[in-house]
Amino acid sequence: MLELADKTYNKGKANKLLRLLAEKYPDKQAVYEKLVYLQSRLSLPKGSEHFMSDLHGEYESFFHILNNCSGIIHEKVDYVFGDRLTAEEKAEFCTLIYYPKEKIEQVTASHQNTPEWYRRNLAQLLELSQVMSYKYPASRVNGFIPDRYASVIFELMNTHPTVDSAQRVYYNRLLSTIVQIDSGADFIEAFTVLIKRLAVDRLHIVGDFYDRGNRPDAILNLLMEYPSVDIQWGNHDVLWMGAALGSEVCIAGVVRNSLRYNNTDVLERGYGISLRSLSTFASRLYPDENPIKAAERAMTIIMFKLEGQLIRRNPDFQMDSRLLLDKIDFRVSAVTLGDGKRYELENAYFPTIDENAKDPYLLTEKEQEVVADLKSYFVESLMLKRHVDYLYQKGSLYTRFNGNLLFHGCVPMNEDGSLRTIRYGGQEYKGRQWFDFCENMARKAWLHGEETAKDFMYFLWCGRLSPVSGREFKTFERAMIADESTWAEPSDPYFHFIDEASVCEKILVEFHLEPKRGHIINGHVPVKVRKGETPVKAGGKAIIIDGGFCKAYHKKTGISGFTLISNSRGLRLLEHQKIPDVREALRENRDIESVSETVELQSYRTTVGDADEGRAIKEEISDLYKLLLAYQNGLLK
Ligand SMILES: O=P(O)(O)OC[C@H]1O[C@](O)(COP(=O)(O)O)[C@@H](O)[C@@H]1O
Ligand SMILES: [Mn+2]
Repeated sequence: MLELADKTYNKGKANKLLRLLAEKYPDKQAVYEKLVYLQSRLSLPKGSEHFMSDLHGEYESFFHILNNCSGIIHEKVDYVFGDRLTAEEKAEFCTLIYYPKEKIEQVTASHQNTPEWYRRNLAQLLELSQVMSYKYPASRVNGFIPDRYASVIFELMNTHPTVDSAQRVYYNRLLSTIVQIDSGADFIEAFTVLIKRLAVDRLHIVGDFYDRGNRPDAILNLLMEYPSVDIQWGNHDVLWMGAALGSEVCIAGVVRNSLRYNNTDVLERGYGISLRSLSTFASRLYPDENPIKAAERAMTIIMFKLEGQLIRRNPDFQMDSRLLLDKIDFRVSAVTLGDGKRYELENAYFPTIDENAKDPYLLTEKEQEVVADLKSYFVESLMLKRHVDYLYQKGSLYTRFNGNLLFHGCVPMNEDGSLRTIRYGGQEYKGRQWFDFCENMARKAWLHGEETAKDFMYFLWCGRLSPVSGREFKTFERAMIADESTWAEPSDPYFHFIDEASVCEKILVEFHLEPKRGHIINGHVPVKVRKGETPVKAGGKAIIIDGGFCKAYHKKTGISGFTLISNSRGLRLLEHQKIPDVREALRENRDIESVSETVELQSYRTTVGDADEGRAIKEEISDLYKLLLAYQNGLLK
């Protein structure tokens, strides 16, 4: 047991820390070993980070991107094998890395799975792994290999067949034994796991998993297996989070969005939420409509009613302009908007609104029943709870990572580019404090189920002053008025100031980041590449990576999504032109077609020492030096 030489010294925090450390490093030799490891680790290049946003339920695309690491694997294969393999061979080899199980099945079915095939592919996988592991200390690489295969793969990685003939014999024996004992397929799979881990050190998802596409649940299931992720919530995510916590108005919003995009499978099959009572109710109300349209209409009115109640009990949300049900003149079927003008409504039939009632925002008894029924499903869905808990655990409203600032939407601003002050609950907030306050509210809704905090989730979804929305949503106009001039959604001045470097720098400072070094990374606004828009703002100070993974946006953006990559050399943007589905990929060895654009190229290489991880390592080093000193001067025995 360790004992302190000087009993009187056995006080104070520093001492406690040393004793704790001593449990882990019980002698000088253990400290030496760790110090050498940490010191050298600081000098390695920093790992690569991949950023994506606005996945909007597009599982297939996400699955492929995760498997091919946004195209990085193909680039590495090109780099390592150059002219030694033909383009077809490389494509085939890449497909094996992306989908090892399926590719092996295919090869087996066509009887090409000879021992030679296994040996060749294993040798190639090994070579690729060796080159890609240069950024990591050996012990870390070892940690990336699935456990059961780690010792053999580690051994293979450390043989040098070109250096010595005995080594060559040993290497050949290792490979042929793997194949002989029929474990080739397992080892191939283990290698592909390792390669994918080596390619992406950290994944950031800048919001909007939900809505539009049909498998957000599958995306989250996949991500939950992924080792190193952080999430910045998007407005669609917050709406679903509020719904899972039982906010009725959020539930109405979620159900309506799902109906609008024909995505009810996510609710019914993904989360076990039945829409039966809503469908029955809606088809009685609107017998001539198709069932989905009828349900959407019924839900839209329920949502406007619940939203109206929410706006009235929360004047601080400043959403009064959205109170429009009471501005309808039912006799002539028109509504008077904030501009004082009357607009004709597309549809004059409102069976759930009593035209003579004082309050059009009250739910009918039947509507209440439908909402109560839906709510019971939302709060009882275990799968939804799992996903929302995960979003809370891995996610936040903003993240600071290696000097960059990540958030989905905007920092509310004034017309002159200064930070906008927002009053809420008698207090004033702006900039980072407003983000912190909003995040706190979202967490209160989760941890304490507070009703105001749950209302706040709806505000975050669509409020003009919400950092994840930043727009005045015109849901009423878009749903009820034919005149499209009423549909435009005024948005925060942030969205044009983001193109000014000085404003970006001011925001970075506001979030305690270095203005010259950092970048702002956002999603939320689809970048219309087709119309010549670029995701790179303010000469690279800010990057908006909403490239439309979602099929509904492909026409608008003209591409299929972006991945931003930050590696030790700088920042690079991949513009994905077309993402194949798995069947296509397997059948034709098809890959993502992407165009690469350099956003920032550094003349130096960022090391682990320069990254956030380096800061933690340096602290550990300094503690270890203290421990070493304590051993050396006899303070610790
Ligand atoms: O965060 P996103 O993806 O921009 O989604 C929010 C937007 O979607 C909308 O609800 C429009 O949806 P619709 O296209 O279904 O009418 C807008 O009102 C809002 O600005
Ligand atoms: Mn969004």
